[in-house]
Amino acid sequence: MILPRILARKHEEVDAARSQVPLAELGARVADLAPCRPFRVRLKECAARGTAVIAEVKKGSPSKGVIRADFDPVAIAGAYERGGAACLSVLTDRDFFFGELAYLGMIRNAVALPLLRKDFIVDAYQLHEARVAGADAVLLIAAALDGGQLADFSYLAAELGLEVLLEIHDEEELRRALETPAALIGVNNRNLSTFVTDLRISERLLPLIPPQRLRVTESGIHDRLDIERLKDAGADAFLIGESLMRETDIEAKLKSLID
Ligand SMILES: O=C(O)c1ccccc1NCC(=O)[C@H](O)[C@H](O)COP(=O)(O)O
Repeated sequence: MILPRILARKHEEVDAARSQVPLAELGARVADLAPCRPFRVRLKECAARGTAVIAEVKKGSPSKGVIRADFDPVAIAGAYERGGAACLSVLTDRDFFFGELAYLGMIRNAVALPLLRKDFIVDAYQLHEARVAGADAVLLIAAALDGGQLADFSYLAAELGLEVLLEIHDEEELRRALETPAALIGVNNRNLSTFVTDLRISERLLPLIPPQRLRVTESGIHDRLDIERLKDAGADAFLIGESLMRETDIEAKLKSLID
């Protein structure tokens, strides 16, 4: 099972980071930061105009290994912006996804889009870290956190100015998600144990999410037909990584997905 391994590694990373930069020091840096870019508002605007895509900067994954060998995160982010992405998701996990926390700052300086820190949050420290590194939003994964942590991290994120995308994969996780104030709920079509993606997960769960919450569908989205199918199921926004990252012309592929 990959998720417990990833989470165990995250705790080690947090301990190491905290010994380098104590939480109090990180917290003091937050006070000097510019406000976050509005993630949910941007998704809503793009959804109202057509198709809101959260395009993911993803070099590789535990299931596929390296997906894009010629990986230039800033160039990819620029192509996503020109291609019409609503927001960007930036993988910052190093050991399993070949990401870097520093990509957030590099990309923030190069594009105007709101940025999601895509990682496995297990500790409040990582929320401060995300804000200081340049994120506007963070992913919280219901499969990785209990109800108390989901609520606590959601409130702390809001205090820091960060928005939350709360990810679920089944009805029990959705029940816990709806007990939090998360305005953005993501249905991950990927089973994190088997890695299998199945769009029927979104077709089953999206209609159960109240329309006041913005409904994001994540993973395994390849073409315009998938997007139409998921819109019919109630999706407001689409988080897409691999099918973009495998293209030579990322900008053209994104335009074809948006319409
Ligand atoms: O991508 C994986 O293999 C993976 C494995 C274990 C945990 C999470 C994983 N992916 C994270 C994601 O949720 C995706 O990067 C994201 O939804 C985009 O998915 P895709 O379009 O299928 O690359």
